[in-house]
Amino acid sequence: MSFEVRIRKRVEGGGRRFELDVAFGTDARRTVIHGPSGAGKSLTLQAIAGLLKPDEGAIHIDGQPVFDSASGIDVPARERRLGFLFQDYALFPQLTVRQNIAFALKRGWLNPSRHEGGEAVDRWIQAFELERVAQQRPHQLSGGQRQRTALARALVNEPRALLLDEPFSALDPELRGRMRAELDTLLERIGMPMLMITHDPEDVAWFGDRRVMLREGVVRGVTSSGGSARS
Ligand SMILES: Nc1ncnc2c1ncn2[C@@H]1O[C@H](COP(=O)(O)OP(=O)(O)OP(=O)(O)O)[C@@H](O)[C@H]1O
Repeated sequence: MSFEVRIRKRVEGGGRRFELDVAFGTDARRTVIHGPSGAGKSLTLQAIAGLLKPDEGAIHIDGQPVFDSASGIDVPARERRLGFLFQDYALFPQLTVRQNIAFALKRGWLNPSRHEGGEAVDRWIQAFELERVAQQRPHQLSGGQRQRTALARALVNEPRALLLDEPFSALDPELRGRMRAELDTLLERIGMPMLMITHDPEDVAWFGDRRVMLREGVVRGVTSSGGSARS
């Protein structure tokens, strides 16, 4: 799994201007982009996901361009084959566990109907031991069950990698520790490559085989967990 990112994006709002000018490459299975609040982590992840169009530059995933301003390539988010895990998991409260997972299979996000899914949904429900709670709604779940539901929803479309946006930051410290360990175990088990953004040093220590340090919109360093540098 590899990501090559070299993009610029200027955003303006509230009389302030922010310049993102990010360049890094990684071929690690688990990469963490870290840095202080306002560094440009979310903008970078959104650009990789296809949710934000850079002003210029290129993004390659596994050597394939998903964005290239020079040649006019801009592959739609859905076709980039990436799964997402967001802060506090963003489950639909009115849908059951099964419906939340199945929802990812539907085209279009306009009408979250009560679709039950098929074999792929069953497979992830089994893999993450959610059978007992498949008909329950998110508020009836434990933190671990909620995370596994969100993870199943992210994986049901068979993405080539998972993008994680501060997945534990909304949790209290004790639950955060447990969810981190559980996510680590599940991702190891299925061998899913991941790219996470976080400002939490604990996340960097757990998941940062490759660590991209971002500050004020610019990459300040890329290191491996062993400490060796790579630009
Ligand atoms: N849509 C937007 N319009 C204008 N400015 C924006 C927009 N999105 C982000 N910014 C600004 O760009 C900068 C970088 O934002 P970004 O969300 O990428 O930071 P971050 O590193 O993810 O921070 P945090 O850890 O707090 O989420 C911030 O100064 C933010 O105010």
